[in-house]
Amino acid sequence: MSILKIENLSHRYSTAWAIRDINLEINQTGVIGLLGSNGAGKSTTMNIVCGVVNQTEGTVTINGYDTRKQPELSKMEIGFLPQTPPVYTDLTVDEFLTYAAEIRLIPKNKIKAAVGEAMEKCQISHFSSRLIKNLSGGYKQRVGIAQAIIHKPKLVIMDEPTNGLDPNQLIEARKLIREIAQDRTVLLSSHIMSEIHMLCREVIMIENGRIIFSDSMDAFNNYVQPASILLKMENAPDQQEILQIKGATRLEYISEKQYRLFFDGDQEITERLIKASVANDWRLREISLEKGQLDDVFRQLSSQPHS
Ligand SMILES: Nc1ncnc2c1ncn2[C@@H]1O[C@H](COP(=O)(O)OP(=O)(O)OP(=O)(O)O)[C@@H](O)[C@H]1O
Repeated sequence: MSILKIENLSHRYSTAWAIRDINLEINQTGVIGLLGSNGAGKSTTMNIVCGVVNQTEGTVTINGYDTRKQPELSKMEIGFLPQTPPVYTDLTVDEFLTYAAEIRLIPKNKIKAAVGEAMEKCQISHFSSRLIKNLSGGYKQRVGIAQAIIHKPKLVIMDEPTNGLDPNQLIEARKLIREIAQDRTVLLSSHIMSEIHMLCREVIMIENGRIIFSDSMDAFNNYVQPASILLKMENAPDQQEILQIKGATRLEYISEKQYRLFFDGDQEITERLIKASVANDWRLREISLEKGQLDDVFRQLSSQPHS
């Protein structure tokens, strides 16, 4: 049975359609990314899956339960971390998680253990009696994640969970999300391609309310053509010299030793660069292909239908 099945899902706010005819099926554990630019329809899809918004058309089933026909049963199988974590800042971590456990209908005699387990998993036990408003952004986020897993759901939905975190908090948050996804499915959204790259095994891309790509991260990498090459040279030549390499179209200066070279798509340019470096003693230290910006990728995928 699928953990999540979405069939012919469409939603209209007043007159405009926010999502159209979304179909997807998720059967495995791990982190799955929902990638799309602002306004693409990510939050609408997630809010419908979580039962926060009632869809205009289509069905969503979670572990076999229809979210419209069996809302209580389907909600038992799902945890949700909305874009703004639902934390009551005047409560302590312990009070808030106890409240979250109650509304998730965890039996009274099991609440203490459930709260303890969720705190331990999210490494916030040492802050159990601290008021949430006195926690850093990263720890507030952990409390948000703890409430999403307190009832041990099979599916956890996270709407842009790494948004607004500083670089250290980001690393910690990614680690926690990966851990949580070890024995369940985490569907998370982001408009940042590198974030999805780093975290996810599977990627679903949504644009203008429609799915334009759904496959593994490896397939995504093969599908999306690189657009530029990052070069680091100890003994960089004159820019014109690099631009003379066959296929080079434009060069962007990053630092004295680093350049971004745009090219016509022919990946053999990397070999030509290495040969030129050896012949001319450029002392090439790094050469890596880079994918295009999200907008370019969307344009590329939108014009090439992919099942
Ligand atoms: N409550 C609402 N009323 C009317 N239109 C809405 C509402 N919420 C979203 N929309 C519209 O629906 C479309 C999809 O929005 P949605 O928030 O689902 O996208 P998103 O991919 O999550 O974007 P973001 O990353 O900016 O949150 C957008 O055109 C948006 O303006």
